[in-house]
Amino acid sequence: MTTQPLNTKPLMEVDGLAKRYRAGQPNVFQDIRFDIGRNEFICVIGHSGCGKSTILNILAGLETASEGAVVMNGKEVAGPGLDRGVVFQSHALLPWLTVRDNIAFAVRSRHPSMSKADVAQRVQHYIGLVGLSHALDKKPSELSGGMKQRVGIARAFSVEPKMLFMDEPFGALDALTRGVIQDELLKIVQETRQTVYMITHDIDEAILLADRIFLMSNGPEACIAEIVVNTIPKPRNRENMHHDPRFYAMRNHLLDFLVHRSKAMQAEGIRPKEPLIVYPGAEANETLQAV
Ligand SMILES: Nc1ncnc2c1ncn2[C@@H]1O[C@H](COP(=O)(O)OP(=O)(O)OP(=O)(O)O)[C@@H](O)[C@H]1O
Repeated sequence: MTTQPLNTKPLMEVDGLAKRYRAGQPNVFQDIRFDIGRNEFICVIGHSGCGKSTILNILAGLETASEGAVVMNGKEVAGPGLDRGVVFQSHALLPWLTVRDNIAFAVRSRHPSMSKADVAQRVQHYIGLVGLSHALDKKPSELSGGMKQRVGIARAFSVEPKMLFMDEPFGALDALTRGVIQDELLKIVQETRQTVYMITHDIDEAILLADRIFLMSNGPEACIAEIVVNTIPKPRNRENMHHDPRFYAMRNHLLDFLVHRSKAMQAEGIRPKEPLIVYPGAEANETLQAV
C-alpha cells in the first residue's frame, strides 16, 4: 500500500532484486519487490549485514543488482543520475568551499542554466530550513559534525531530486544533536514533500519520519519480511508523539521484530512470499474514535 491514490503510478518500482558478491555464494538478499509512491517517506530497518546499504545503492544507481530491475518514472535505473540524491553517514562536503558555495555548486550541477540570483535564493532558502543561515560563509572545517550533516541535508534537498536516499544520515551524531536534526528533517520534508528512502537503526526515528517502514529479515537470502504502515497521523512531533496510544503499538511491533521474529525466521528458514503488511495500533485508533 502507498499513501497515494491507487490510480497514480508509483515513482519507483523494484522487481525481484537479488545480489550475490561471489559466484557460488548465497545471495545476500533476494526477491526484493516493492513500490515507492510520490511524496512517500520510507524507512528501512534490519540487522547489520542484511543488505540495506546494497539495496539503497542499487536503487540510487551506484551498484548493480545480480537479478531484478529498478524502474523510476517509467525508466530503468542503469546508473547514477541527478534526479536521485544520496546522503551518507559522512557529510562529503567539499572542504575548500564555503557552505554557500557547497550548496550552490550542487544546485548549478542540476540546473546549469539557473540564474545567479535564483541559485543564491535557493541556497538561502534551504540553509534557512536547517537553521544555519549564520554559517553560510564558513568552511566545513569550522563546523561541528552535526552542522556539517545539516549542510549535507540542505545541499541534498536544494537540488530537489525526484528521490532522495539517506543511508543512516544521523548514525555518527550524539543523541541530542540527532534529535534537533530529526526535527529539521521533519520540517523540511513537510514543506517540500520530498520522496525519501532512508536506512536507520533508530526505531523512534523511523516512527517519527516514515509513512511505511520496511523490515528486513536477517541475511543471507534476506527479504523484506514486513511492511509496517505508520498508523500515527501526520504532522508528528518528537516531543508529544509518545502520548499517542498508537506509538507504543508501533514501537513494540518493531522491537519485537528485531529482537525475536527476525531471528526466529532465520532459525526456522521462513521466507514469506510477499511481505506481510501490518498496521500496529490501528485498533487503538478505533477505540479512540469510539470514545
Ligand atoms: N563490495 C562488497 N564485496 C563483498 N561483499 C560485500 C560488499 N559489500 C557488502 N558486502 C556484504 O554484503 C552484505 C550486506 O552488506 P550491506 O552493507 O548492504 O548490509 P547492511 O544491512 O547495510 O549492513 P549495516 O547495517 O551494517 O550497514 C554483508 O555481508 C557485506 O559483508
